[in-house]
Amino acid sequence: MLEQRIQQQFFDSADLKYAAAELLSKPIADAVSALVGCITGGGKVLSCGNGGSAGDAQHFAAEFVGRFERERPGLAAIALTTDASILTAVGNDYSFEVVFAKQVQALGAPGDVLLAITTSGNSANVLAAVDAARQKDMTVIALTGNTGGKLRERLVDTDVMICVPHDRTARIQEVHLLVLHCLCDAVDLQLLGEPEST
Ligand SMILES: O=C(CO)[C@@H](O)[C@H](O)[C@H](O)[C@H](O)COP(=O)(O)O
Ligand SMILES: [Zn+2]
Repeated sequence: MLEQRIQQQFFDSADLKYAAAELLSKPIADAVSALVGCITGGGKVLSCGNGGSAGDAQHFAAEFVGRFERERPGLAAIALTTDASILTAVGNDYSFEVVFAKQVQALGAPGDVLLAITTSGNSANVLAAVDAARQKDMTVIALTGNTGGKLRERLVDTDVMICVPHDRTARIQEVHLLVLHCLCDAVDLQLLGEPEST
């Protein structure tokens, strides 16, 4: 019984990945163009999200700054979820709603990218970060689920929405991780060319 339930989670996750492959390949390719344009123009990526998505934001920044699968110079990315002093000071002195927005305001510059990760599309601090990115003339890449929530209404034509068509946070997050790896793989391909042996 329990094993059946576990197997069902694998099947559901795999089904969603199949469904998302066709739907998301175009927006993911658009996001790659935005990232490559940002990096080659001397910009940086700021990433944010809550809970599991905070982990995703850090995972992405680690693979940009460190490496993904191929050797290359580090690429500029900062996860806005990691500095406990900033998060507690801003959360305590202002509100939790602006913990990411304050950092975008301080660190963001025109041409930078905000990678905003929220499965509901409704987290207030992520929405505020998007508003702050807009003020800074940054491009937003939004990773969401469900319908894209309130975040969808905040995006403009030059932004990219990657919306996983599911209503369960865990399943959406599982696809988000795959999307992040697709982004890293494709950015490396654009910057370095085809690998010598594949
Ligand atoms: O990882 C999980 C659930 O799988 C949770 O930690 C989850 O990320 C948190 O509840 C977040 O606060 C959800 O925020 P969001 O994705 O709706 O923006
Ligand atoms: Zn989780």
